[in-house]
Amino acid sequence: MTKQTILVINCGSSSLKFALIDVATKEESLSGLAQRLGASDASITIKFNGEKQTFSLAASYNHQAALAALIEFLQTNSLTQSIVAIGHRVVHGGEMYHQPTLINDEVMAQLKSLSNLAPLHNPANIQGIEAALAAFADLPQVAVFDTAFHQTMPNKAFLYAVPQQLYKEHSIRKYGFHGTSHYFVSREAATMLDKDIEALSLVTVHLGNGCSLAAIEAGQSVDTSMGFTPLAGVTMGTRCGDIDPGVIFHLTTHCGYTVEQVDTMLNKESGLLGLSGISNDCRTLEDQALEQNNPQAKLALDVFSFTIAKSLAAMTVSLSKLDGIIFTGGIGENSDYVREQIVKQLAVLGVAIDPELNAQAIRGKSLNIATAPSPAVLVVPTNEEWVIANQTHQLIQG
Ligand SMILES: Nc1ncnc2c1ncn2[C@@H]1O[C@H](COP(=O)(O)OP(=O)(O)O)[C@@H](O)[C@H]1O
Ligand SMILES: CC(=O)OP(=O)(O)O
Ligand SMILES: [Mg+2]
Repeated sequence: MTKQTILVINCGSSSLKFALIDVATKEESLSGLAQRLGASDASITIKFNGEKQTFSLAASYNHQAALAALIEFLQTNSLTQSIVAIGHRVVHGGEMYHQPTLINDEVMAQLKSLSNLAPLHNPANIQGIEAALAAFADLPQVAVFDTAFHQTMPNKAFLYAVPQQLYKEHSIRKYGFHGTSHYFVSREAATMLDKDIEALSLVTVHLGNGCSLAAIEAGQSVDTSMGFTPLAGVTMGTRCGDIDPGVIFHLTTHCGYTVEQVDTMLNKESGLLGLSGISNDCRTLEDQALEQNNPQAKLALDVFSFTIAKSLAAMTVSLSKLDGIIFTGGIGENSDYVREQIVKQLAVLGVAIDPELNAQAIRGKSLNIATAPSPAVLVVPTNEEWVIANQTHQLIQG
């Protein structure tokens, strides 16, 4: 079988994930993560040939430095020759981009113009594309959008109740994000449940640094919790999620804050970090709440779980029935505590889980943790990189 290796670059809000995926064999020959570990520490971990290697990066972490280290590793290990294309995660596609798109100068200019719609993400995505264009000028580069999967939402779900001209003239509407993840785990769920995706009504719950839920009816996204930007919806690591827009007017008009200060506060200093005053990292907060009895950490996790449970119940309004709930993302895949806190607030929907199965569902294990007659509650590791590799490959094949 001919090798069809795609390099996938997923520049996130605070880390960079990457993978070399052969779409013909489904083999992931290399994968890894680059991230800032603390105020004075940053590293890149590369898993290659079954072995994990970690290299330090300059403490002033940025995606360019991480990508330079990745590209050097690929060159040193003679891995560049096999790559046929590069797939990039791009978070916001605006009204213009619904399908995987071959990147050229015009597309780059348009992507840059979308940066202010996803300030934590699109600028980072563009850094990844620019580094890859410089290193692999002759290879096709494809943008795969987080927003694409949610294009099937009906207008009652994506329109805001504001004057119509805001949608018509300024494209103000709900877009939704994490689309590749919601798509991937819903298909994995169909396989696990041994059902056709067309026959299923699901709520997917992606809980990572960014968190969003989607209502998926017959395989299509019909509602989602994020909005015009990835700031909306449930409580997140550093983002506030839904908030009365009146708070922004009040802070800027009466409390002396500039618009930029409020923007930074709501995107980078809120969520679990803002509420706890300790950390945006769920592991740290669980340790503080459960081992150290820290009330602020407990409160942050309570607000987090409550907003997710409420949003999950809201998602069911768009479904004809509820066959299953799927937890994914770093928190959804690993935190039995958060899953338990969410599910115990969903008794009215008949949702119940087995505590022992819940405790077993960690570190990449796919498991149905529900107890009959509850709808299925699945823990499914996401794989955004696999979806991006596949869609990139399909596009370059024509
Ligand atoms: N074992 C664990 N228990 C609880 N939370 C975890 C665990 N492992 C990872 N997480 C949390 O997952 C989150 C990061 O999720 P991830 O999906 O990797 O992020 P990103 O959105 O950047 O891709 C962090 O809040 C981290 O604390
Ligand atoms: C859209 C979004 O929130 O992405 P991430 O989870 O990577 O921050
Ligand atoms: Mg993520």
